[in-house]
Amino acid sequence: MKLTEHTRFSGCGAKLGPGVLDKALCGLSQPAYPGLVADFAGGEDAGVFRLAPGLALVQTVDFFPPIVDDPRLFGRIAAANALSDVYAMGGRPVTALALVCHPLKALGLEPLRAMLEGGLEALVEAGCALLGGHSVEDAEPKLGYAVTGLVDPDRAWRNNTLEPGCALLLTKPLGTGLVNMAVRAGLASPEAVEASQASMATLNRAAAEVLAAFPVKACTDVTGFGLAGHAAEMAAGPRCGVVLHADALPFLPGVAEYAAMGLVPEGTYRNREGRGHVLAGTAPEGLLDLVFDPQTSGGLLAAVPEAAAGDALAALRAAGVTAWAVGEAGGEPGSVRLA
Ligand SMILES: Nc1ncnc2c1ncn2[C@@H]1O[C@H](COP(=O)(O)OP(=O)(O)OP(=O)(O)O)[C@@H](O)[C@H]1O
Ligand SMILES: [Mg+2]
Repeated sequence: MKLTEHTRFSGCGAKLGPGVLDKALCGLSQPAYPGLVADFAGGEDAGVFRLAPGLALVQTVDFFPPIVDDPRLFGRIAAANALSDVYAMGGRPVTALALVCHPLKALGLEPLRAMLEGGLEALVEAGCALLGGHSVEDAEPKLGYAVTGLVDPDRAWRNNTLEPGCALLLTKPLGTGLVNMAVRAGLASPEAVEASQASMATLNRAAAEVLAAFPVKACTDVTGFGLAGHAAEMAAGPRCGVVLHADALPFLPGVAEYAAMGLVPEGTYRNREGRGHVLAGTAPEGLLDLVFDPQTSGGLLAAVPEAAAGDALAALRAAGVTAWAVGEAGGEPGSVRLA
């Protein structure tokens, strides 16, 4: 029985759209706790809470329905995706809790065991201890992790602290949502499937560890809101917007073709509706479905000063991390331009 036959949405494509989330969260306010460094109000990848001088918790939770049929691979992807929010803050993951929704009657126990094994494999690779979890019976399978990391709060990478003069580096190719739609339609090439699965299963650990040696000015990971949606979070800072170089964007094999065939996930439309305005008409229609494609377990999008960008790219590649310069800081704050 195929895992993905039990779900309407896949991976990060299952998220509520950014517009809906804005409306749900706006107006929520809490006391200004002395230790609170970053919470949901800033739309950060993870929250940050200071415990002592130079030491803060970085906490995040992500869970979603299967994006692949192999349960072990799905577990690995779910863990890699959840860990990624800690890496995107410059943190080191230390503990995790599993969140499980499982249709026991339809699927039986074996796929759940395999999912949890795959997830644990990724956590071990991250040096992150699995402390426990919570599991409920549900109509659709879902798996994810709440991950806690540690970070120096003064050195945590924020997503809205972009400075002029920075280059933007991306550490994974784009298009996992489109490839998944092509898989569901039976039209994906083996080459596209293999590249997409390998990318989703890769931890952002090496990328984050290499980047930590460089003066990172802002960082996020590219996930459910797509490259343009997460670039919009980076452009939301006070100093400048984001310019993406359309010709430099790395795509998984076949995705332009899948987009042209209309194999576009629903999440893309939610992203375009919620964040399309930031592009202010600068993107050709054909490219919109690519830059708003929801990514599952996507790469880091990091801003480093132009002068350090070449060295950072070389260091990433030397560590076996795929990496591309995809844009720069520029334009009005709040704007994302495709040039
Ligand atoms: N129900 C909620 N209550 C409070 N904050 C929320 C809730 N849902 C999302 N958030 C916050 O909204 C922001 C955006 O959430 P989102 O899940 O899109 O971020 P992400 O985890 O970086 O992305 P992804 O899930 O695609 O990896 C984060 O700061 C998150 O903590
Ligand atoms: Mg999330």
